[in-house]
Amino acid sequence: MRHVRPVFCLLHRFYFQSSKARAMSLPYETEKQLAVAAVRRACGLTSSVFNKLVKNETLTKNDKSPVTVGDYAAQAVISTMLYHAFPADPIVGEEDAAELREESGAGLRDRIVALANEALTGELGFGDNVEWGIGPGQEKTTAQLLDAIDRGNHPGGRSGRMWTIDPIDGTKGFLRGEQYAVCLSLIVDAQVQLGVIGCPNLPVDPSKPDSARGVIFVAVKGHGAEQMTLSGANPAPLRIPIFPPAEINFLESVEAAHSSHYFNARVSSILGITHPPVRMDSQAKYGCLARGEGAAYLRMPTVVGYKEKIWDHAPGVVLIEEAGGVVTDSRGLPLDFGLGRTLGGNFGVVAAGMDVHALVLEAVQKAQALETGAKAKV
Ligand SMILES: Nc1ncnc2c1ncn2[C@@H]1O[C@H](COP(=O)(O)O)[C@@H](O)[C@H]1OP(=O)(O)O
Ligand SMILES: [Mg+2]
Ligand SMILES: [Mg+2]
Ligand SMILES: [Mg+2]
Repeated sequence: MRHVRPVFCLLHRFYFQSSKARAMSLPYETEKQLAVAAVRRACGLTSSVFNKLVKNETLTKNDKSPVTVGDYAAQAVISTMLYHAFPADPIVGEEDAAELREESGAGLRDRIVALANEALTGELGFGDNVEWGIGPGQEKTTAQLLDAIDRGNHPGGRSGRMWTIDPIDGTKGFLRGEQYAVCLSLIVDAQVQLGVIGCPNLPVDPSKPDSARGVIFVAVKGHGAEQMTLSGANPAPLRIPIFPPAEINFLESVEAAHSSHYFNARVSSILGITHPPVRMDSQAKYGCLARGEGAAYLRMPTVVGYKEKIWDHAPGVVLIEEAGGVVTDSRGLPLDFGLGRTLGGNFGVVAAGMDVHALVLEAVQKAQALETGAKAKV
């Protein structure tokens, strides 16, 4: 056993050097390997939080702490790995460590530090690199991990490179033991170049809902979309299938407060859709759209003034575009990732394969016109 680690290190050095060579031919190859490795470690962490804290019902139903612990610790892990590989890259992350720095946050802080270090120091696997601050012996201090969480405070903007992190997307689904996603993207000059969505609870084979679970979706702009298992096995390219109009169905949020079920039902009736919607939490919806489990993802706001966050859509947009689809808002405008931390210039999200997108967008606009007309009459 004593010889295992040096051999591993040599293998990883060789792998990293050859990946550097490949990076010259494929854009963002190193970023892709790093992002997949970071999402994989964060998925392991969130699954372990669920098994330890939620499944065993060691906490009361309304106790938000499993989510909080998982969110913070997963962001700490991903941000630490990004910092080791690309120290100058800014990060737009959902969480910040302000609460954890307070005296009252000490208990939570200790659990987060323990969880993040457990994930960071796990054995190196295929594609991992010691230079990313991971592997046995690479524990971080509390201060380093809090700083890693807070590096997600970048305001976003139109120019330069930046990463987005949503450490647990679909927190309600996470708590129910249903779908949630660990989401990471790289944006350059407001264009999403790389998206990685880890879905620990999603069946690998959509035709076998009881089959093995745990999928990572990956897309690089101009270089396609794929899915693989959480361990990196069975990579398979993704292409959105053609849906005849009679076969169209919607993917939509489980939570009616996050996206209007009522509006989607109106659009369905305009299009004569008979199939019920597939309800699912998180950006797993984008992954399922990319592999043909639904024909369109429609997300219309339920409250005036809610601005979608860039980390909730950036990885999904590049995944759908690379799988041959289109993502716009309800006016047909591309999502604008250059306005800061939110998609402040957009209203709603419509994602689908090319033909279905055109049909759905037209129906969305009809439904909006009918709604506006009805309001004007009142
Ligand atoms: N009022 C809202 N409208 C739209 N999305 C929301 C709203 N409140 C929270 N969200 C976000 O919706 C996402 C989950 O969407 P879905 O229900 O489709 O899975 C989460 O990122 C969640 O943010 P947060 O993580 O801050 O709770
Ligand atoms: Mg989210
Ligand atoms: Mg989140
Ligand atoms: Mg949240």
